[in-house]
Amino acid sequence: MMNSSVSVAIRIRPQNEREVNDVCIKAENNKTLVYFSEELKGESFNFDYVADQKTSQKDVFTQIGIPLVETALNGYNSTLFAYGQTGSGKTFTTFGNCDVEEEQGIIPRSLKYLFEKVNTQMDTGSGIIYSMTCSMQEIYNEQVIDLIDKNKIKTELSMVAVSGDDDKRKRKNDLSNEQIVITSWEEAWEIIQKGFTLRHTSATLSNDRSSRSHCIFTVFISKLENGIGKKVESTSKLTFVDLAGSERQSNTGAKGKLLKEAANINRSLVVFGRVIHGLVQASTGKSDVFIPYRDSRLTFMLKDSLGGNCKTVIIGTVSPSLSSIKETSSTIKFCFSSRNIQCIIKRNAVYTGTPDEMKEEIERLRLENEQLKRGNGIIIGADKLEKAKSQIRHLEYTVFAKMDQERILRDEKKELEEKLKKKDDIVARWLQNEETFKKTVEALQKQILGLRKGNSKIVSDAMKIEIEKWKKIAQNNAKIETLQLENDELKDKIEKLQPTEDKTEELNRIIMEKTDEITIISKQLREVTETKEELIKERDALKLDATRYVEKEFKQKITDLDTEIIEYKTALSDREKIIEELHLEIDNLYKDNEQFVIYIDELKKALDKYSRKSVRELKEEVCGKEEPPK
Ligand SMILES: Nc1ncnc2c1ncn2[C@@H]1O[C@H](COP(=O)(O)OP(=O)(O)OP(=O)(O)O)[C@@H](O)[C@H]1O
Repeated sequence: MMNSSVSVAIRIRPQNEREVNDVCIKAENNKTLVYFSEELKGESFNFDYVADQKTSQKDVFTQIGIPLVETALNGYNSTLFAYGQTGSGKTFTTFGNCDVEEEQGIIPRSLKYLFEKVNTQMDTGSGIIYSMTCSMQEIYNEQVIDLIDKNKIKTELSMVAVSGDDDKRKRKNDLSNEQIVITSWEEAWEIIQKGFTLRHTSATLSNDRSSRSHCIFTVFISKLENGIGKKVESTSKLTFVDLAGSERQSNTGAKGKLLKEAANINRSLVVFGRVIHGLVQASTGKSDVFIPYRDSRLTFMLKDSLGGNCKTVIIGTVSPSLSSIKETSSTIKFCFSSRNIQCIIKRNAVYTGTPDEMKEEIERLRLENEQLKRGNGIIIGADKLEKAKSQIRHLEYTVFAKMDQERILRDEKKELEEKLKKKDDIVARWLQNEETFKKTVEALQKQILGLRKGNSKIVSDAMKIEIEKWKKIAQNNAKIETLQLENDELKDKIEKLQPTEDKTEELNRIIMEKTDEITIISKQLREVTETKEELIKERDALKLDATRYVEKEFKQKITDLDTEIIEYKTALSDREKIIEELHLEIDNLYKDNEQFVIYIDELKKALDKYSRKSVRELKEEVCGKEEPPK
């Protein structure tokens, strides 16, 4: 058994595109964060661990996940809570992005680590055997929904009265949900992914995929250590809680279903806050502190993880932006105060062996103890000393556990006593009512008897008493008088409105007149309807004529157009013929032209020839050779 305070970490997420670049907090180192906004400038807070915008998922796991898994493997219960405003990174930190390895969150990494350790221990032949199961649930609108078996909706958790055995109740709560055996981290991860798709989420103004429920994933670890002559069986739980985010309606724009979800989320977070506050008070030594575990499903289910037998870690996720300073500082304050919670945690182990072996072991321990007390300084091996120490711790454990149990039982007894007192009050009131009722029944029976016997005296006496009683009340009560006056006035008015005989006749006459009028109007209406029908018929006939006429015209036009087209075609072919003839003529002209050119050339040549001849030759040519004179 050991004292353990709640470990608290803060993770500052990077800014998103919706936020302007005005930051209000920063991590000074990996244990301190500091404000540098106007109002809170310089204020700083220390935590067990502070991760900033640049811290990787792996580093967060190393700081938070590994110690949690180690604690669970050593037989102690351990729980991680992710707490913070909506959109601040709780789901990213716990589950992360399944598809990208670097973005996987604490849960998948812890499962990998857990199975690696377990397999190594079992493979080395140490005689240690592990078996593991897991469960996954969500609390949505105060309903517990099993994410492993969607059809199971648990509106009522087994809030059974406890008969002194706290462990029995714990087991009952655990077993009331589906647990699946897991033999590898891949199997566990598949279950998570399936459960994750069933979880209630919605898009809001501040987060595209906002969780609308608290999600609880638990690994139940059973460990059997087979030593010589004795066995140690231990069981522990490793729980991860991704809380739904607190939100302000003005920021998320929630309406309708979203608003109802937000109201339930905020309500259960308020109870969560009150439980933490109560635990802080109790840890500072204040007695008689009431812890309201039963005020919400979340705190009731996780009672063990909050101030019970559990190593608890809270990681508060925050946005660094100035626009979220209110939510961020509320998360920081909440987390800071949670650091004061003290829990007593014990190893859930049972030692078994034959009675003789156990007796022997106790005797040996007793002797060792005595010698140590006497300071005999006997030399024993370091391993034996360690063993003895752990046995002593175990004994101390049992005592504290008993005290713890006693405290819980005392609380429960007190609660039951209060309930009993309330029930007593109700019974007393009923008894009183019963008395009055009996008296009334008796009086009525007397009246009935009186009536049966014709003894009106008893009845009238009873009536007189009743009238007197009311008179007294009326005298003492001015309001009743006013009401009586109003009543009388109303009665007058109603009387005045009663139809006299004359009025009845007048009314009958008016009714007759109106009936006649109605008959005339009905007739007119019928006529109008008939005329309307005729007109509709005429209109339809005209429409038909018009259609036919248009059709005929249309057909004629088409025929005319066809004729025109034929004429055009004929004219076109005529033209084509003419064009062809013209082409022929042109060709002939070209040919003539060519002939003409040749002829001109010849003429030219002849001309040249002629121009070179002498006049005499020309004369001879033209006139013939002159005969010499005889
Ligand atoms: N440390 C981080 N690094 C990178 N991205 C982050 C980090 N923290 C959160 N985010 C991103 O911010 C967005 C909101 O984160 P997440 O859904 O985890 O918020 P939440 O606190 O679970 O919100 P809600 O309460 O509405 O479910 C997501 O897109 C997530 O990927």
